[in-house]
Amino acid sequence: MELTTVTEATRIILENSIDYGTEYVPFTDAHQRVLAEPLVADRDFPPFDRVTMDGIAIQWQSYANGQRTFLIESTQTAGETQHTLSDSNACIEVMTGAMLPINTDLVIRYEDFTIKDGIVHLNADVREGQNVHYQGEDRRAGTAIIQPHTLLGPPEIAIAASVGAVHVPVKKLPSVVIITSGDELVAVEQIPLPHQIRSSNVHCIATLLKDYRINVDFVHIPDDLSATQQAIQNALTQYDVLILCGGVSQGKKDFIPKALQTEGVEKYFHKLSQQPGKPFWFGRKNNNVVFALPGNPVSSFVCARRYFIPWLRKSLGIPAMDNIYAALSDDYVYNSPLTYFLQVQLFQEGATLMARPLTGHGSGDFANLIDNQGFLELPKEKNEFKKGEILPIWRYGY
Ligand SMILES: Nc1nc2c(c(=O)[nH]1)N[C@H]1C(S)=C(S)[C@@H](COP(=O)(O)OP(=O)(O)OC[C@H]3O[C@@H](n4cnc5c(N)ncnc54)[C@H](O)[C@@H]3O)O[C@H]1N2
Ligand code: MOO
Ligand SMILES: [Mg+2]
Repeated sequence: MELTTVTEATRIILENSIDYGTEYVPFTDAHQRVLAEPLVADRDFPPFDRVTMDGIAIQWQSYANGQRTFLIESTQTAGETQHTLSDSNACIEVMTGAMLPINTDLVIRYEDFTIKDGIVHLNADVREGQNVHYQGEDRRAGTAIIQPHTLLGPPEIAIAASVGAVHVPVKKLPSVVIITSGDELVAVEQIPLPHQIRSSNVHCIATLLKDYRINVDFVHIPDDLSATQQAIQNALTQYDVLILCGGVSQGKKDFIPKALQTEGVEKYFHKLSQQPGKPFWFGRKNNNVVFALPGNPVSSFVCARRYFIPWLRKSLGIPAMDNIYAALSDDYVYNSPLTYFLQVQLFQEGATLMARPLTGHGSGDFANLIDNQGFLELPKEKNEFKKGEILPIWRYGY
């Protein structure tokens, strides 16, 4: 059977991205959400001529005319209404964050003068307009400070707070269920019998999705065709996205492709020319998309990271692909006509991100992922990769 290529699978998956619309969330809960509409400045940034140093405010003209001593008229602190300098040869003490007083246009730091009997004596040179952060210098009221399709992080949350966006418009997230299958799997709390293992893959995938603020539900099904069909049928009515894990290969109890077919999910591809993750199945029924990932832990992780995350990013309106590259630290040979996701340790050599291969014991060896930070994508057209060759990298975390 002809295997679907990684390139073709990527195209199909991205073509099936879905826009879930917009919702409003409290700005304090908007971290890692995607902005749906521009966030507009309600005031200038900064909103007034802002003093940037503790000291005194004077008029440049008085200094230019030779004035070097200044009588202190008053003290303007942050949070006070604006003072006015009445004698243009005098000064007002000012604190960082205060409004620059009317009739003054520069600020001199305490370090640059002494005060004796209420009179300031300068001991440093002064520049026109120094130590003032001018109104509207950063951004003007009415302009979009943050554009739609921005992933909101700490600085963006500060902007939202500053413009009074108590609730921010963000892209809605799909509801996602992760369905595990396998009679060998037991819950994390249980002590497995000799022939059993704890279900772990799905927690890796669920954690990956948490980076995008998606909280998944979990469903477990036994290796039984009618139970599998029933679970898929229920999930299709309750969730936007189904991520299945396991049961997609050639085994006697690998019922997932059959059950998806009988429940009316159209198969877009099954089996890719890649390693690991070859038996990956992807399909759609109306607005439900279904990612049926191979059960081996490294395989399910590779597929979730390489295909589900780009699908999600495209659905949310942010760039789908990472487009990050690393250079191989050593020659590497992969003798198979498949795209290979090579586990690598990442390190920096000067300005270059380097990738050192550390393969482990195949796609069942998820402990090896602990020692690695990403998968290097080796295209299927080649078998020999030279030290220094630059290839796409899919990092696990940040
Ligand atoms: N004759 C063939 N056999 C296999 C092929 C093949 O092409 N021909 N492909 C192999 C590849 S590649 C993979 S990957 C696996 C995929 O298997 P399934 O998707 O059918 O997954 P299962 O059989 O259910 O499980 C495989 C493996 O993964 C473990 N697993 C499953 N779910 C979990 C979980 N939630 N947590 C932890 N571990 C899990 C499961 O116990 C098995 O060890 O098939 C190969 N076989
Ligand atoms: O590709 Mo399977 O995904 O090798 O273990
Ligand atoms: Mg199997």
